[in-house]
Amino acid sequence: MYVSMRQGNNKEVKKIKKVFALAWGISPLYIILLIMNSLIGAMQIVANVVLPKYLIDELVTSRNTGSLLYIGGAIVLSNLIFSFLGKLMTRNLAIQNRYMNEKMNQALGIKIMNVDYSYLENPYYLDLKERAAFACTNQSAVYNLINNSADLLKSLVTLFSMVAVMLTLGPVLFLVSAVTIILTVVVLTSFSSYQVRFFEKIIPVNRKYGYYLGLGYSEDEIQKDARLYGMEPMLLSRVVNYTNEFMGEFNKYYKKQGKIRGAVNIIANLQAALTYGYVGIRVVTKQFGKQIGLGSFMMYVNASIQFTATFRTLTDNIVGTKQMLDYLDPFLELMDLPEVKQEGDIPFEGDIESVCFEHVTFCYPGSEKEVLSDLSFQINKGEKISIVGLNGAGKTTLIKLICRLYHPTSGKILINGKDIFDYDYDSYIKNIAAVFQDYKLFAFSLLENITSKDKERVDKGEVNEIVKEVGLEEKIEELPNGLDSLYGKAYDVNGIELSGGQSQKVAIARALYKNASMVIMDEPTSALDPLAEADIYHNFNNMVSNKTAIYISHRMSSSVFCDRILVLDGGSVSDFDSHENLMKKGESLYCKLFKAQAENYSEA
Ligand SMILES: Nc1ncnc2c1ncn2[C@@H]1O[C@H](COP(=O)(O)OP(=O)(O)OP(=O)(O)O)[C@@H](O)[C@H]1O
Repeated sequence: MYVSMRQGNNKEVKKIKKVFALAWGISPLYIILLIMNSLIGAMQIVANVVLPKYLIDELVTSRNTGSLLYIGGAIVLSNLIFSFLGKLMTRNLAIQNRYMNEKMNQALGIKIMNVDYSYLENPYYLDLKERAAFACTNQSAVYNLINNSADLLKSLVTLFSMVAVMLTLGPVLFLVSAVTIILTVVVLTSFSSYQVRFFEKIIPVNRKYGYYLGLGYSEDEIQKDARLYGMEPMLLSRVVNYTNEFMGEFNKYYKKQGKIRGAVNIIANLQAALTYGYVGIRVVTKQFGKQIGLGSFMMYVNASIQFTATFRTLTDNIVGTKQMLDYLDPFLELMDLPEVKQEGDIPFEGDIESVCFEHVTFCYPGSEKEVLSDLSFQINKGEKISIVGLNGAGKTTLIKLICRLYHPTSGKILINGKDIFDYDYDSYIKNIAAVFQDYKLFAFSLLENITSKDKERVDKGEVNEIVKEVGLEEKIEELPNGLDSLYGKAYDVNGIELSGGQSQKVAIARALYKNASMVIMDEPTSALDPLAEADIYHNFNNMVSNKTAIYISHRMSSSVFCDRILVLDGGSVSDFDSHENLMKKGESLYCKLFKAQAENYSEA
């Protein structure tokens, strides 16, 4: 039991150290100011408990004017100095606090952007991410933890000073205070564990509630389908059910909180009564030890009251710190996840000469189903490859593996003869430009979307050339701000809306601008009209002439201009050959797919 408590405390101390190391890395000044602020606060409390004793003793004994002025002056001056320093610290800390909070949120965002991608499609880690963000933003857990720890320091210094003062009267006063404190701790700790369990229970409900409520608020993407299929009552009933669930839980929570506060108050009042009684007796009789004066009476009563108050603050600090550490568990677990860039250190030099799958098998994390089974094939520099197969055959998954979004479950992917995970991530990924089916554009200007750079660092001539190639020139000329137009209305009503096909062209332009030695297009023309599609494929051949290119498309006609077609069937390679050769194999899956689509066109 003792060992496990110690292990628990060690774990907590490690967590605190981790958060402080992060904070120190962001702003050492912040930590220094916090410590100084805590010490100044503690010193002021001690001065106000001890100094008045001398003033009262002087008043009830010799009443020497000089001494009175001297002691009174010391009290006023010490308070002035401490208050001035305290205010100075508070002002600087307010600025630093804000900075720290923003930086911690940024650290979380940066981590999420760099973490191994597989975590972002895994429900456990999605939940973890949600809980980490909730702790940082809703509960300001990092900020609270750091501030709680600083307050803890202030409370500890004050507390030890008060114990020292009380012990000068003997052990009784200290013992009375200590017993009441132990009772308070027991009561508060039981509530703190309940609080943690409560929030753990409420977070999953909050996620579901937030999702359904968010749907109601969201912009037109869901509104069309929601209206067309009359989804409002169903959405509303989910929101209402989750609200009721919430309210029920919070009701219990506040009832329990009320009872705990009541118990703590009763304990505090009992202690005050005992303190006044005991110290009063010491003033009027010698029965329990040396008789004391009025100044000492004031000092001991104040020390005892201050001791209890500080201890309550200290327990609040400890409970708060423990609570924040619990909330921060997901944040700390997330911050420890491996990053995609941590793997591999060989700089990738030159172009992609060959891509070789060696017995690659893949199951998504948490699933035992083989989405890709024992794939082996090679693609050579400059080849144009089409990947075809039925829905769910594993085409997109194969591309995700090449992009290092997942590790193969077994087997290897070699590029230029080396395992792709041996390469330094940044230099590797520079060689791959991919457009996924679910590509995303961002609320930046069109120019920034295409180049992923601030406009000052861009060669506009090159962008204009690509814009022309993908067939966006006319649209961009129409826009008052041209390439500088903001994409979407996420935060500005003057942002522009593009059609699905036009957006897809921007995504293709972005891939081409990257000028990587391998281009991968997953359903690149699904939203394009037939003329635009024909244009794009024609231009592709010009633009990617010397590059290796992989296309995934259900439009079988696009395979015709490719050198070879990789046919995936249920996660395995069923064929890898040219269009002509595959068409000669009348029974091949490719031939069936091609003919099935061609028939539709010939009948039309
Ligand atoms: N993140 C994921 N987690 C678990 N399973 C997944 C995930 N993504 C895809 N799958 C499963 O992997 C299989 C292959 O999916 P993939 O998207 O690679 O197929 P595809 O050939 O590209 O299909 P389509 O032609 O419909 O785009 C499917 O059965 C799908 O359900």
